[in-house]
Amino acid sequence: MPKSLPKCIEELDWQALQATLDEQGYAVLPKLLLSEECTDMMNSYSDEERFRSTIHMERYRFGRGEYKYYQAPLPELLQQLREGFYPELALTANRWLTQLGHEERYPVSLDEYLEMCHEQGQERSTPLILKYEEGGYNCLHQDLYGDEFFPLQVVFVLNKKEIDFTGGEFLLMEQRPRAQSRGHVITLEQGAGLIFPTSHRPVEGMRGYYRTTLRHGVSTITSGTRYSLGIIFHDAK
Ligand SMILES: O=C(O)CCC(=O)C(=O)O
Ligand SMILES: [Fe+2]
Repeated sequence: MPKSLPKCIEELDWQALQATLDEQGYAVLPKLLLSEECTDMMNSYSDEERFRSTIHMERYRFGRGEYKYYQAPLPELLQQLREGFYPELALTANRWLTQLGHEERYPVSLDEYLEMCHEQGQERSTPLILKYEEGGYNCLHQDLYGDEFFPLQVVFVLNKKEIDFTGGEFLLMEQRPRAQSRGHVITLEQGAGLIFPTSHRPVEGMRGYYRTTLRHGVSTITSGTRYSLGIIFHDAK
């Protein structure tokens, strides 16, 4: 019997992940989703009743491809991912606030955090599934849906690079104050995830911490179809 997803998340080497997040701002996770779970998620892409809205990216000049926001209550797997990652990432988020000279403000559980979002009128669920065909891409962006946002998010790639698609690398661009930007290209195996900053992160400098600005996107899919699953913790207006 394979271990449950919440157990797998709990048993990740969080000490090492926290250190990696502090050092480079993002952390690649091992394969957490079974291939069958990835296939099920991709197969349910056409179940319209699961989703609250579909976005055609070209229409908004967001890129080329489409994505769908899940309707609450979320499918169990997504709920487990969102709930399972939140507590450790709230520790990261609070530590980052402290490093930048702010008060800690993220509660210990996802439920409490979502209550904060809802009180500010952000009530619509944000976890999403994305689909890009050959020629598809996702422009560099930030997933902000109101004043309240959680500073980290997680993404999983659902199909196999080099088999189901080529190209389609995850891109992370870090803009440093008064300096040139730095880019990261991150390749994810099927079912593996990536934790990355939503908009900013602290970087240790000569005189304490300073703040960089991050944007993420996806490079052009050169063949095949790429699906991904985005776990955003704040809800939307
Ligand atoms: O398709 C991807 O890997 C990126 C998706 C994305 O923009 C997100 O998860 O916020
Ligand atoms: Fe995004």
